[in-house]
Amino acid sequence: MIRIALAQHDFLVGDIAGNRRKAESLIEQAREAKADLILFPELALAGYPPEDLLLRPGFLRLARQAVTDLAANVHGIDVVIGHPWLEDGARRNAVSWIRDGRVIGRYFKHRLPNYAVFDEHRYFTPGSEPLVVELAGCRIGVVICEDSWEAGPVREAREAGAELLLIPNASPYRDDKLADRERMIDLRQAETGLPIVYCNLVGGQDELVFDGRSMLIDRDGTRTGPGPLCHEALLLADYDPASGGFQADDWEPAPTEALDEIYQVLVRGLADYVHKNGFHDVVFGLSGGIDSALTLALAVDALGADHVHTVMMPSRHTSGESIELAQTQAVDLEVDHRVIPIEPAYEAFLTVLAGSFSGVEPDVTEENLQARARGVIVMGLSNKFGWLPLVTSNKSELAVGYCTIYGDMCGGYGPLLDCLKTRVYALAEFRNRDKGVIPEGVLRRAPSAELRADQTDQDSLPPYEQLDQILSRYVERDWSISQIVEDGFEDATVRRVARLVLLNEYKRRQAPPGTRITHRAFGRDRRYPITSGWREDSVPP
Ligand SMILES: Nc1ncnc2c1ncn2[C@@H]1O[C@H](COP(=O)(O)OP(=O)(O)OC[C@H]2O[C@@H]([n+]3cccc(C(=O)O)c3)[C@H](O)[C@@H]2O)[C@@H](O)[C@H]1O
Ligand SMILES: Nc1ncnc2c1ncn2[C@@H]1O[C@H](COP(=O)(O)OP(=O)(O)OP(=O)(O)O)[C@@H](O)[C@H]1O
Ligand SMILES: NC(=O)CC[C@H](N)C(=O)O
Repeated sequence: MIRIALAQHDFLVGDIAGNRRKAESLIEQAREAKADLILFPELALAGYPPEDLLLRPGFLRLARQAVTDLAANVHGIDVVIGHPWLEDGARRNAVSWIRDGRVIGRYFKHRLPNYAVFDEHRYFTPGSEPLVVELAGCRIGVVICEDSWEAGPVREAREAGAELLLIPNASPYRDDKLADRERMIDLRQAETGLPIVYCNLVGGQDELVFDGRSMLIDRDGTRTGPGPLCHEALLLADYDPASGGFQADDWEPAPTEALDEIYQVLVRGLADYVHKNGFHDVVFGLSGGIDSALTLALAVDALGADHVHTVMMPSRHTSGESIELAQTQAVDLEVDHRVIPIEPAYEAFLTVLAGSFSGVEPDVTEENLQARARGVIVMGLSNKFGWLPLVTSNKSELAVGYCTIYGDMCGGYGPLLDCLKTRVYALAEFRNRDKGVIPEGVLRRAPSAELRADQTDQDSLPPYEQLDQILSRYVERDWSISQIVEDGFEDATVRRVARLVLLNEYKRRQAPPGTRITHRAFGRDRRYPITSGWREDSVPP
């Protein structure tokens, strides 16, 4: 029997010394749990993705020192740990196999992902040799994350004699990702007959959330797991080389409901962004609308009510209902809430601009001044008290530019930036199964920016059910206008939405980071030119 520990943990990007200390503590815990081997996630000593830190020679020197020092203290257990490695002028995404105070084998990742949010060809030279190490008479192979998404590297490990396969991963969350991972490891297992240990990273890193959910797969294809979602855990299992089967200790199961899963990912992404950047508290405008209401629920779940500050900033267009709904939710969730009217600030702006604006009709300019007055107030509270300002915008608004730059877009992090508006409603309904989290009135009322009299979002935009379906096809799946029209949407509406999406790239480029939950978030996943002569209408059907 071989007892294996999977260190499904969070490793802070760039904190090599801290990550080494954490690894040492986990190794100790694994040894106490009588493990023969502990497997860490991909690049654990550096954190993932280290991005251009990898271009700094000092970073690579520190990483090298950390592996050497860590290895010197390892006794009584085998350690398989990921780290960057510079050798013969080539930077590698490496895994070291450590035993009895020294490195007995090293593997360099073969397949470097360079799509979606990944950019590994910018940093690493691919490896080509398999690594197989014998432990208690069993030959164990290693491949790293993307290596297992293709047949080659796993087959080569098998051909090199592997009887069991370890896969350290840094696989970020997106919806339906678990099903893809399960399909992928089932396939590798079926192709090679190898039992597999799949250990994934946990934690938020800027836009990304690594969701853990590590797994085991027996020689006969039986899967154990997924392990816990977004939680750190030292997962233990006994592997029987004779049967090729695993017997896991009690693993906390992952949730099975999609909205539950997404909600927990959003909570983890927000908590880690705030804490890892040295903040404790957040502040944002609470308007009585759905976006800020869901943001409040998430913030309280992520940080605790004592660390959340909300501010209602009424103007002449703010309804009594908005003020009451914001107040009700803040009281229900026991957060610090204040009311700061923007009227004096708005009046002052109108006064100082009166000369310049004389003879010109009021338009969206005046609406934006209100949103900007709110942005200034939120930033003032942030500067004075050290609270991180949150942006409440959702993906639908950001797509079509229905948000004011330097106004309601002003802030440091956007938990909902990858959630289409219809998903915002679904998540709010989901969280509201515990009554009293979001007032029913917020869920029922028509969305409105309340920047002019009797305004609703639907005056300027198609209904969100329609808009989101178009955005999902155009932005998330790259469909053409004619494909979307053929799918039953009105030609003029689709053209207008596509035009707005293209036009508003500049706003998105200046938006803060926000938690990625789809395979095509704005940001790294979708890099369009701002300055561009491209018009979707010019494409022949
Ligand atoms: N290519 C480019 N590169 C860099 N900057 C560029 C630019 N094109 C325009 N700009 C700048 O951007 C400005 C226009 O953008 P901006 O000032 O935001 O203004 P704009 O997009 O014209 O208006 C904001 C819209 O968002 C709506 N809104 C606001 C607030 C909340 C909500 C809501 O319910 O969620 C909705 C509001 O009703 C209005 O329809 C231009 O005046 C110019 O300064
Ligand atoms: N009266 C207000 N008081 C405080 N913050 C506000 C106010 N109006 C707008 N904001 C801030 O600007 C953001 C964008 O406003 P907007 O009205 O578009 O969103 P919302 O009210 O959350 O949701 P909805 O789009 O459903 O109305 C709000 O989420 C909130 O953070
Ligand atoms: N770090 C990696 O190699 C990640 C790539 C992989 N396809 C995943 O997301 O799971």
